[in-house]
Amino acid sequence: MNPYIISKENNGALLFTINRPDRRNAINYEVMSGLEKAIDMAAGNDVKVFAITGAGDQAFCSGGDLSAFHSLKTETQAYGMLSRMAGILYKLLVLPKPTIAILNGSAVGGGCEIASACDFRIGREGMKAGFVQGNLAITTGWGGGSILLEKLPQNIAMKILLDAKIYTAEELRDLGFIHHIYKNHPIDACLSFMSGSLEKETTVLEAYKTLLNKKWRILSMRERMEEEAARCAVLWRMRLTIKKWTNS
Ligand SMILES: CC[C@H](C(=O)O)C(=O)SCCNC(=O)CCNC(=O)[C@H](O)C(C)(C)COP(=O)(O)OP(=O)(O)OC[C@H]1O[C@@H](n2cnc3c(N)ncnc32)[C@H](O)[C@@H]1OP(=O)(O)O
Repeated sequence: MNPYIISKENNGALLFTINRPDRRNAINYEVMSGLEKAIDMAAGNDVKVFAITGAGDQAFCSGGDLSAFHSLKTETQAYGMLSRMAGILYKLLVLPKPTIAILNGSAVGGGCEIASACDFRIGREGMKAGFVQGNLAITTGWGGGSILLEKLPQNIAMKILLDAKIYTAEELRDLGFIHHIYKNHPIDACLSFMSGSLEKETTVLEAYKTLLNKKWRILSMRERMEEEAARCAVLWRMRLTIKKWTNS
């Protein structure tokens, strides 16, 4: 089974589907490569909207593949993975096209970080999501914490990160993390939510995203996301030490 699917929807939408439903669409290095490829394709003139979703109806994305990344023992090894994904999420953040995460199911940990890097987030009725990293004695490590602190009011973003809770779709909408709750087919819901963008000239879409990207540059988002990855790598290593001592 291909770990990801890249497909062109009608009238200019490009869809990236994480296709590992048996792993709750966890991110491994193959999925990272696919996402890099899809983001490059989305920059093309024939694409107006870039959407990300997960296969199946259980999960959008369960974050990093813990079985694949379990072998990362040193700070340097962890940083290599974390900084690669932080770089991908920065490219997603500054893609000069409107982007949307279709939360077709649960989104936890890095899954929430991927969703945060998109301009918009819509969630299926009944889905849940949470930045659970704090429960694992680490922080966000793909830049999603830095992004959340800019996209939501600072106190709300900090509460979400510090509590590391799982929220319902309604709670996520009230917090401002998701912008719409849908009932029907995810692609129909996405095309309906993004219909305004899909009707515009690509030049208009690129121009508005360029305005937003100026803000990200002024806020030094690339450097902040990199520092987040480096800090998470330190905690990743410390966590392994704690686990060794506590045999937890
Ligand atoms: C790498 C760092 C990164 C970062 O933020 O920087 C992170 O993402 S850290 C956070 C990593 N993710 C997690 O801790 C989430 C772990 N998974 C879950 O909490 C649940 O699986 C959930 C809520 C996503 C879905 O729960 P559900 O009950 O629907 O499914 P199961 O738990 O029974 O899982 C089914 C099946 O999938 C495997 N699985 C789930 N998540 C992962 C994962 N992240 N990596 C690898 N494999 C995952 C799980 O082991 C089950 O496999 P099975 O062989 O059927 O037992």
